[in-house]
Amino acid sequence: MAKRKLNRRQAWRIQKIQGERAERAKRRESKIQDQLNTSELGPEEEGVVIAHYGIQLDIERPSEPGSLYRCHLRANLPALVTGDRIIWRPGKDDIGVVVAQLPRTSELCRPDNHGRIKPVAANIDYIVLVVAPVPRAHPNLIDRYLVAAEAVDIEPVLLLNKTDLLNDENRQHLDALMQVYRDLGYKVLTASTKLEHGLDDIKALLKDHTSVFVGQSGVGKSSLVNVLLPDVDAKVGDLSEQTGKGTHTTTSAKLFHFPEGGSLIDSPGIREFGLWHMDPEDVINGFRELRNLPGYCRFRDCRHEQEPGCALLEALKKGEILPARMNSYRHILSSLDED
Ligand SMILES: Nc1nc2c(ncn2[C@@H]2O[C@H](COP(=O)(O)OP(=O)(O)OP(=O)(O)O)[C@@H](O)[C@H]2O)c(=O)[nH]1
Ligand SMILES: [Zn+2]
Repeated sequence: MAKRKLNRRQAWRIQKIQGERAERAKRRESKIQDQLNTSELGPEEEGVVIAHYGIQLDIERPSEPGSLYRCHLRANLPALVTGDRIIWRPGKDDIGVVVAQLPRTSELCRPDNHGRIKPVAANIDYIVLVVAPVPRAHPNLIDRYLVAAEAVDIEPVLLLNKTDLLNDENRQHLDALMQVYRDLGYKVLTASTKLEHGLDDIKALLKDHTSVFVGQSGVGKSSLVNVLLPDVDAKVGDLSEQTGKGTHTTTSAKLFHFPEGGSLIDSPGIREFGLWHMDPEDVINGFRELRNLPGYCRFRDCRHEQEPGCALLEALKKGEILPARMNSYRHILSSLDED
């Protein structure tokens, strides 16, 4: 009996909270509507979402980098994410209103805690995959990140960091590995954030673009952010702290500007991009040298394992595909069953 009473009370409480929330949203929307009707708002202008906090957003005028305007979002708009380009109207009380979303050129999406796929950042040009001699750059893992980047149609760039740790034992292997990706057409940069080597090349590439840094823990992503964005030191610290507490999936991404030009969107969750769930059909498309071959296999449902007339196996035999990449393809495909 006691249990049922409690449940009824719980249900009532939940209903009450939901009702209050809906009421607040209605009041907010009608206030925004009033502002729009009484032309209390300034003219429409373009803006970029720098960060979002639940129902409020920080918006920047492209002509005034670094300036932030708090804005409400109209109820009829889809959820906006960091990097979104929008139309907004400044308000008298310093709170503006976002009135429209401009089309996205790209988006990073990930499943939330309920398995719903949700965008987390938009309009990204480069996914900079940071690798290092230590922790050892693993070809399989690199390929997995590349597949994920190809699946969202954002150009991946490889960045070998910690070149000060190259020595007689690992140099040859890593040079050869980076050459594999250059030959496949990927941009490859090298740097040492410790010795501040190679930073000019990174700055030159990222200028005029919006990027994210991704990669395994310990490869030097925070160190890179620190040398490239000296002014956001504290914020980077915050981000790592939150990863430690495991709250990364709910932390909103933020957009930062490099002093030399270009932007970085960063959050602990975004740094883990590539290890998020991926679909099997994305895997072969993520291997540039394999993606066009299945059309030439004798059987339409060829699994490229041991079927006769398999175009992938033939290309492998002729040396047109590297065995390591073929293994990687198979490995990633089979690993998806375990996700
Ligand atoms: N030798 C050397 N060490 C570096 C370099 N860059 C970073 N490190 C060191 O590598 C370790 C990890 O660096 P972080 O910047 O924290 O790496 P991260 O990728 O942000 O790691 P997570 O926050 O765990 O994802 C630190 O001890 C850094 O001092 C480098 O260029 N050379
Ligand atoms: Zn085949």
